[in-house]
Amino acid sequence: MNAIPQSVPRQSDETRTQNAVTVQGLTRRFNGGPAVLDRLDLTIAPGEFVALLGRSGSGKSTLLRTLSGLDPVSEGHVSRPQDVAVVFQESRLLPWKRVWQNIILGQTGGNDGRARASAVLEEVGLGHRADAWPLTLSGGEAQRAALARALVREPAFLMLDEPFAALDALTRLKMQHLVAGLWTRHRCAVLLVTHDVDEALLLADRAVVLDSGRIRTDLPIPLDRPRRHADPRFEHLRSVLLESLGVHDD
Ligand SMILES: Nc1ncnc2c1ncn2[C@@H]1O[C@H](COP(=O)(O)OP(=O)(O)OP(=O)(O)O)[C@@H](O)[C@H]1O
Repeated sequence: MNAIPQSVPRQSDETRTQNAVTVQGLTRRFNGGPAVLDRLDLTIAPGEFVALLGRSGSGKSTLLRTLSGLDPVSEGHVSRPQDVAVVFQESRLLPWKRVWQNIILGQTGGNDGRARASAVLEEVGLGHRADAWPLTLSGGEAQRAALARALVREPAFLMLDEPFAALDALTRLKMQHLVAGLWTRHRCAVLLVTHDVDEALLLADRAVVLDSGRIRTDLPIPLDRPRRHADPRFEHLRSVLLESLGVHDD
C-alpha cells in the first residue's frame, strides 16, 4: 500500500516531526445515518504503540479503514505517513503464490526479493516455510507470514486489526511476544485494534477506548517491558480499562 489516496493528504513537514498520525474532527456517517465516528481527535507519535479498544460497533474498524485509505474522509482531517501497512484478522495470502512470493508481492526492489523475503520470514520464525503454499500453514504461521509481509515494507505506521482474534490462546500469547519483539526492533508507530484488554496492556504505550465514535478513555500505560500480569499496576490498569468498556471485574 504505497500509493497514498487522494482522501488522505500527505503530512506537512511540521506535522510529521511531531506526530506520525493526526486525526482531527473526523466524522463518518453511512448513508446519512448517525455518526459512526463523531468529531474524533487522535494523535500517534512516531514509534508509539497505541491499542484501540471499544465495544462492538463503536467505530474501530471504520477508523482503521479511514486511516489506511480504504474509506474516504468526508468530514475532518487525517494525515499519516505514506508508508503504511495493515495486518487483518485473516492473513489474506494468495493461495497460488508460495509464502515467500506473497511476502514481496507488489514490491519493486530488484532481484533480491527472495533474500528480503527470507530475512523477514526468519525474523518472524517462519524461515523454514518460505517455499510452502499458504494453505498448508497453520493459523499462527499464516499470521506470522502476514506480519512478515507488512514488515518487509518497513512501514512508519503499522495497523493491526484484531490480528490474533482467530488464534488459540497459546498461539496468541506467542504472537503477542513476537509483536512486542518486532516493535522493539522496528519502532514504527502502531495502531492495534483488539477486544483483549490484557493484549493492550502487554503491548501498548497507550490504550484508547472508543465509544459511539468518540474517545471515551485515553490511558497511558507507563509499565516497564516486558510486562507482567502479576504487576499490581497491571491489575489496576486492567480494572480502569474494563470499567471504561462497561465490564466490571469483581
Ligand atoms: N459499510 C457500512 N455501511 C453501513 N454501516 C456501516 C458500514 N460499516 C460499518 N457500519 C456501521 O458502523 C458502526 C461501526 O462499525 P465498525 O465496524 O467500525 O465497529 P467496530 O468497533 O469495528 O466493531 P467490531 O468490534 O464488531 O468489529 C456499526 O454500527 C456498523 O454497523
